[in-house]
Amino acid sequence: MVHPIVRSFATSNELSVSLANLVTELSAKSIEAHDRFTVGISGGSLPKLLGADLKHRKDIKWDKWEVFFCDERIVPLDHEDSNYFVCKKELFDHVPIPPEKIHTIKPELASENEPKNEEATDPVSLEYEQQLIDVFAKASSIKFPLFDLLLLGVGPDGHTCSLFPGHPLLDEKDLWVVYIGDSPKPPPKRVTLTLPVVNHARNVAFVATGSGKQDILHQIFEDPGSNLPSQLVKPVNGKLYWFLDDAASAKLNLPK
Ligand SMILES: O=C(O)[C@H](O)[C@@H](O)[C@H](O)[C@H](O)COP(=O)(O)O
Repeated sequence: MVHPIVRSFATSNELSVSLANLVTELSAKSIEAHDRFTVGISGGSLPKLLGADLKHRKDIKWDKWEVFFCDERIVPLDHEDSNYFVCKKELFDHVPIPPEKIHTIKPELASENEPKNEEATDPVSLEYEQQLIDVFAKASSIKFPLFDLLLLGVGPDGHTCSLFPGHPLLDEKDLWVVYIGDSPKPPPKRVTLTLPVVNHARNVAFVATGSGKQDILHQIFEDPGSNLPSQLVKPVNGKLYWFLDDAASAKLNLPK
């Protein structure tokens, strides 16, 4: 049973400082343990909350980072909908992560004829999965990559990454990266890490702010049987964190 470490902050600035503290700590520990820090970043509001304080940190060995995206929209990398584009603006442009260590999708591989969702594969997701294999499985064959940290958001419907309530992709047990062509959250075409990959991470941190997340957080924490994608995130051996602001956590019974 995973017991999440839940922290709620009066302001998003305080959340960003605490999140940057955790990232700094995990980066140092990971680099000390295995000479790199492998991290996956989600889109939405997360990149801004992540970068706000982290981009000023000087005590991080950025050249040891390997950055992936927990999900990514299949749009050009300079498009405002691209998670890479947003992360570049909020973090990558401010810190010296070697460009070759920031692993982006290749949207140009997107095929005209869209694969049927049940195939759950397409050129973009297959190529991105190969990038993960190159980084994580070069030495030995492994069933799933062990990310040092995955940074997740949560949608008002309880989705995370691009894994949405009731979607067949929630049942994927083997692939590391899959394609979704009917994302209820626009844009519709995306690639996403699968639940087994998320649940094999050493650390998973959800970040959620704003009163618009009150109800879904109440359901996630108070109604465990809802089977929401965010509730299916139960790291096998890893730690689970929730970084919230008080506006989002208002309906939770958190110890004061
Ligand atoms: O690419 C994406 O759309 C995100 O990865 C997505 O999963 C996001 O994390 C949630 O939708 C929450 O987004 P907000 O934090 O902006 O509400």
